[in-house]
Amino acid sequence: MAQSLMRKIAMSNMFVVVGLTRRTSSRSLATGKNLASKKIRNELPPEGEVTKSVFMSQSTDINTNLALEDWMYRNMDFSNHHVMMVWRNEPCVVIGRHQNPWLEANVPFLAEKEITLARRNSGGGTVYHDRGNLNITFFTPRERYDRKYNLELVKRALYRGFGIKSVINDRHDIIVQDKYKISGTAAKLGRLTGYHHCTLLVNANKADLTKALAKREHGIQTTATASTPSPVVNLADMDNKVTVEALQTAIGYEYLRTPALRLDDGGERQILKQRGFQFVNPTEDWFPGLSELKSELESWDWAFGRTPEFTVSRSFPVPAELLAPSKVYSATQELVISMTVEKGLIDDVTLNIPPGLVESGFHGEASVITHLKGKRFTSEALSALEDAMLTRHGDVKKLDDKEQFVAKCFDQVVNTI
Ligand SMILES: Nc1ncnc2c1ncn2[C@@H]1O[C@H](COP(=O)(O)OC(=O)CCCC[C@@H]2CCSS2)[C@@H](O)[C@H]1O
Repeated sequence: MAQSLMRKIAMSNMFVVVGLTRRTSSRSLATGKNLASKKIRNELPPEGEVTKSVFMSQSTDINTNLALEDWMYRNMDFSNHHVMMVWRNEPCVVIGRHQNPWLEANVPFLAEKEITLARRNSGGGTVYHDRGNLNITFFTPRERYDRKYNLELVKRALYRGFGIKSVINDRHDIIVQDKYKISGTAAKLGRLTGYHHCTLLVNANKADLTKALAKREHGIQTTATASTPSPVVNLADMDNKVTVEALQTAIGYEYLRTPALRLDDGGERQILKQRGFQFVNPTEDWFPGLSELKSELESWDWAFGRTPEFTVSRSFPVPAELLAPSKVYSATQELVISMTVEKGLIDDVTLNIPPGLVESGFHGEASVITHLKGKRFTSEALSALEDAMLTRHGDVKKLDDKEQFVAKCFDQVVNTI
């Protein structure tokens, strides 16, 4: 009953977006883009009027939607036009701006299942999306940026629309039944504008979510941001009346009915003029410069090449009989092979050789000149390292020659790349 009323209100306000409020600050000039598209009419609200809109992206392509968010962030002025965008995607994994995809996602699984890996502009951790996951973006001027305020709105919509009780924790996750995460948050805050976006798990494929984010111990040393895994639940598993459509209507309605704070009203809340729900078609025609933003997001240089520098290492215990017999070594000797990856490309490969292993007597770290320098660090590189880790003592015992041992270990790491 409450839902059908909401739907009626939402539907009556629904129309195709015909104009967007353009940012007139120096920032839009700085982008150098021609924003004077005939199709995007400069519909600034009349003096003193503030409008509110719920944009519904018509794309389900992650990089198109991330490009649309970025376009709006760069080009629009949200001082008098409050905008919340709802959107969803075909299966994809979205990593934070400063993350390492090799640490956060099961990249071979993504390739096998044709799940896109995307890097977003906001910070934070890695999440899985599919059509059963709703994304919401709240755009605001910097001074009105307030994650808690937005999440409280989502929380109210969950309760009012479906009777679902939830809690917002101090990481700004939304939690139900004391421990299950249904929403993760991230944000981008610029000089003039900010956006806060969050996910909502409605009926996503949980098995794929788990497999796509499955982590293995890779022995990677890095300063990249690490995600915070949590147990998750789909809202539809709590109440089968929750669908993505019903939820987006409930949240959209809650957004439109919530009086927002004007910047110049000394804190007095005002009822704003509602523009209602608006379909947004993210194409170059409507958003000049969008295709370029999208191509950048889709590129290998962005998704993989922006990975903060990291080093992958593997250790091989050296069988005692391969070490010089006359010497007594205090601890187990290990041969360590390390690979440094910079901007997604293999930079340096080093061998750390324990004393007594090579005939010349050399020990310590040696940089190895290989055909690998400058090559992309790939799934194959990672598998090679993983296979190498499986090398057991027994496998190398058969080798009677020390140099062969080094060669074999080295081969396992690099020759399949
Ligand atoms: N879709 C989705 N929603 C909620 N929680 C998820 C989801 N997918 C995975 N997870 C769980 O969250 C952790 C990561 O939590 P962590 O807190 O590290 O990261 C986040 O929450 C980031 C949220 C980004 C939101 C953006 C909004 C639009 S584009 S993406 C992961 O290991 C899983 O346990």
